[in-house]
Amino acid sequence: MSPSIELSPAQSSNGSSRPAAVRTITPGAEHLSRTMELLSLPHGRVQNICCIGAGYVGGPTCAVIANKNPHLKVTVVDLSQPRIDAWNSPHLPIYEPGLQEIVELARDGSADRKPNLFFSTDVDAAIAEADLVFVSVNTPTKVSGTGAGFASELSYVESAIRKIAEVATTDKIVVEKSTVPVRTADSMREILSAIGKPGVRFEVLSNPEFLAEGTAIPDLLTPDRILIGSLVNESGLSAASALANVYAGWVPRDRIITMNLWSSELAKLAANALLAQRISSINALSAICEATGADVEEIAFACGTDTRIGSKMLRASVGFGGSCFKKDILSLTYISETLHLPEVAAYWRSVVDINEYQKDRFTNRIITCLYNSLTNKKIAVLGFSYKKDTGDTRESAAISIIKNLAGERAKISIYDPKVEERQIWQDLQGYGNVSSVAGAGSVKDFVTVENNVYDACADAHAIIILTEWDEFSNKAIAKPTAAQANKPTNGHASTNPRMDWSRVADTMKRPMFVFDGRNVVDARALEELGFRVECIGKPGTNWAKERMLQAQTGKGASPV
Ligand SMILES: NC(=O)c1ccc[n+]([C@@H]2O[C@H](COP(=O)([O-])OP(=O)(O)OC[C@H]3O[C@@H](n4cnc5c(N)ncnc54)[C@H](O)[C@@H]3O)[C@@H](O)[C@H]2O)c1
Ligand SMILES: O=c1ccn([C@@H]2O[C@H](COP(=O)(O)OP(=O)(O)O[C@H]3O[C@H](CO)[C@@H](O)[C@H](O)[C@H]3O)[C@@H](O)[C@H]2O)c(=O)[nH]1
Repeated sequence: MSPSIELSPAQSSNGSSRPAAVRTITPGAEHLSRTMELLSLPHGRVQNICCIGAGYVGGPTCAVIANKNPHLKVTVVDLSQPRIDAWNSPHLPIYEPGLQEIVELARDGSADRKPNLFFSTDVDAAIAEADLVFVSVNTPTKVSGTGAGFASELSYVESAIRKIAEVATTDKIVVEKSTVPVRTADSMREILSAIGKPGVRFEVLSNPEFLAEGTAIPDLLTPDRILIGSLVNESGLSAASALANVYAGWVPRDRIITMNLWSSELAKLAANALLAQRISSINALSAICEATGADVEEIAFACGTDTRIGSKMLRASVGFGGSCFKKDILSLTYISETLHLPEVAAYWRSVVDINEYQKDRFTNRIITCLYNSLTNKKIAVLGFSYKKDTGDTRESAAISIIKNLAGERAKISIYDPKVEERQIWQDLQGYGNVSSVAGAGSVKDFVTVENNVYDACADAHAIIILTEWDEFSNKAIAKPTAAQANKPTNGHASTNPRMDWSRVADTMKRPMFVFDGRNVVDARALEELGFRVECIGKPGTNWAKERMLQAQTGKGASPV
């Protein structure tokens, strides 16, 4: 197949006319010759982009692409009218620091630039006029049929591909943006060639997205890498070159990496599996810390300073959440099983198992500390999103922990600065039958949602911190380092004021407990206010007291 788009030399950032330089991380002979080939190819200029799926990935990614490439027309389409209406309104459908400004500039234009970002439900029209189509639809875990609970649900991807094939009357580059099992591009190619109109050519690329929610805008503006997988033939390389040129609008060229399609598809699952594995590893260590008097933050620091290990993704927590880690590891587990690699499947599965264990372990610690009964005790849950700076609640640890607490017949009062109340009700209703777990008539009989932290905590026996929102912390605010101060700040965190812990203390039942599932509090400072504090991977209140005593007197109990 020859290149599926018009091939013309593009302008480099210094104005010269040469193809985008790309690099490979492992300069093996094949990659090197491939890179050279790409360099020597004239590469097409994409002019019109369509993105199918206006979600957490499609919306922000295309907003940045449009923002950085004012000459391109970018149309993001979705089947959901309310979602598209929200993208076209001042109230975007997702909360992401820095997103609003980026969307508004490209969508609404300004004195010196025309609008070039559009949101629409007219899927057919947007596909028809595009030269490049991103497929950025959801790929959740299958809930029924073969592979239920593990395999990726690919029906949304397939229906998007079928739509492209049906509608296209001109050549298209089709880009897998969704996270998919390795070799999905094979099925896509087969469908496109079986249904596509005679003479219309398609080239399928893999271009997985690595943004994390809460930091999506800085992640997109300064990515560690852009990965593009293609077939290693002339048309594949030419299409890869055309896509590389879109990213070259703002990404340094040596961060645009190309490789074969299957490596690119698998690299996405591998990256998430490795990241999640680090969290399960530190969480497994946190259990040992709690049992011995070691401090998991000290362990993470000690290990993270080894440059071979590195310090990121080593924060012990109540368990990882989000729409990706669990789903992608389960997908990898399923792929391993279908490849008859049961030991490999069991290895990756254990990452998810430890995560479930961590959530249950945390609940058990709460029950034990509250004298083995939560019945009718008010528990304030601070944080419902799966991490700070996002309103997303998918797979949030809060959902499972609240279900556990409900099973103990606690009265739960929830506060989150960004999650909408209707989302909380939806998540609690949708998670099995929480109300029957609690033995109550309705979820509203034992859960309340508050819009400020003080109402949530008033009369509570315990506060449970499940999301690391800055406003829950009482730690001194660290001065930014010179490097941080110079970093582009397009992704401002939310700036709600810190909560006043002494005001909260005045209104709580005695003894008052804090269970910090994110290690955001300075336990000693809270203990001075009379709280009993239990942090993940740290000695509990008694341990802390012993340590203080030890520090003051030089004596104290041995840690074991
Ligand atoms: N959320 C993240 O942070 C993240 C990061 C990297 C990769 N990913 C991956 O990106 C993909 C998308 O994730 P997301 O979080 O944006 O999902 P999402 O659920 O927020 O958005 C997907 C959108 O696709 C739409 N859609 C589904 N089928 C469609 C069709 N046939 N035509 C038009 N629209 C259709 C849905 O209505 C929905 O709005 C997933 O594969 C995910 O694993 C997600
Ligand atoms: O040290 C850490 C880091 C994270 N987390 C938790 O892990 C989950 C995931 O966090 P994070 O990875 O920051 O957010 P995601 O938005 O889920 O992003 C992940 O999943 C995306 C979807 O595939 C990928 O694109 C990103 O690269 C990958 O980081 C959250 O619950 C975090 O609170 C921890 O418990 N400890």
